[in-house]
Amino acid sequence: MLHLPTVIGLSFILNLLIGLFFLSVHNYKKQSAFLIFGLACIAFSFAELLACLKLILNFPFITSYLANIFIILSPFLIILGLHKYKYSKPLNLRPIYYLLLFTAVVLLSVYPYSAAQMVTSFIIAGLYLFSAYIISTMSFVATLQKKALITCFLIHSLLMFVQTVLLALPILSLSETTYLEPLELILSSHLILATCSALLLPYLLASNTEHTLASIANTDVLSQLFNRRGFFIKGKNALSLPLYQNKNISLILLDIDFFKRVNDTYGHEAGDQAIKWIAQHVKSQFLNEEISARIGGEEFAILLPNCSLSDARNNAEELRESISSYPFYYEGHGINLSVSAGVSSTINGEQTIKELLANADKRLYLAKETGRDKVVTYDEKSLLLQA
Ligand SMILES: Nc1nc2c(ncn2[C@@H]2O[C@H](COP(=O)(O)OP(=O)(O)OP(=O)(O)O)[C@@H](O)[C@H]2O)c(=O)[nH]1
Repeated sequence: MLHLPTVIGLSFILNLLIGLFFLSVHNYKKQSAFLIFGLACIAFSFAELLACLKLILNFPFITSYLANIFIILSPFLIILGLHKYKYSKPLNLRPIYYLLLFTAVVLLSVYPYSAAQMVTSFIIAGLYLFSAYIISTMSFVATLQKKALITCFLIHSLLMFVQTVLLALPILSLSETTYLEPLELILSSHLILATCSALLLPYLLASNTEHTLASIANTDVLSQLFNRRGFFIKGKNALSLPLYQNKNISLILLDIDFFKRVNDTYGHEAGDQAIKWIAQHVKSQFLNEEISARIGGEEFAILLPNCSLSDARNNAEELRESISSYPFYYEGHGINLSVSAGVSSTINGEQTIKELLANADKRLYLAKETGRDKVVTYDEKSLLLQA
């Protein structure tokens, strides 16, 4: 059997610490969800404190009524925090507000009796069930922790329903027994589960923040493709996959022709829109395993794992043709754009992405030198001029 005072003491301290941690996160992130999660943890600790005062204070309004209100407030604040959290779907919480108001009034009339605990158990069972539902509708990067938190909430809810039934049986005179031992076990489990949920929640939120920061750092704002940093990180990760070992890897390096003229003639904003337009072509052509990036001002790179030089060349040709086949429109002006591309290829492991890029760059230079609006896959200028 668990030693109840130890469980209460530990869960009191842990909830208080996690609550303070959330408040400090809110202090610099200024996201109301963190403030609310912090208050939820502190409300739980406070409820424990009020309930423990029963040992020294015979004042049921504080030790029963207020303790029950705070214990209900804790899962309610978690729901409110999840609702405010930016990854959640919109929720209609009005029925919950009314239910809590109604519960506060009901508790006011029954708080000196064991019915108060029964009502509280029933309400928090429902609130934990609803929390599990909300978490299940949210997208989190840490899927294992998400499942663990849902499980915690579901078990918690189940235990609270069982507690409601055990408390209801003697009240409704359906049983002579008072089920003290199982109720004590449920209380310990309730405290442990609430603490486990409080520990899992920051981990879950931090994983999403981490993921968001990483994707911001690796994404080009204008084109919404990877930036240079993202291209190398994602590229290296992809090439290390067993799936691509000893396979042909190709790289297309693409540069907009005479782009300076677009800026000079129509303005920088037109140039920006043109970059977005080209990026859209890249995105719509390379939808699968390819890694597309804007690695410089008007320069794009596409890494094609498991793709031969001739297939990469065909892909580059298709892209070049689709860009030059119809104009890009800016404020009613039709602007004809074209691109030049250099393509390089290797067997995965024989060259680094940097080396592939350098080879593609040499070929891109040849494409520019010999007239632009073309794709080059080899190094000799003489061959190119004969063609
Ligand atoms: N609007 C806009 N222009 C950019 C951006 N990044 C780079 N540029 C411009 O892109 C132009 C690149 O010019 P150049 O390197 O001379 O090349 P180019 O005019 O495209 O000529 P070629 O590449 O030789 O065909 C410069 O004028 C840059 O200012 C950007 O994010 N937005």
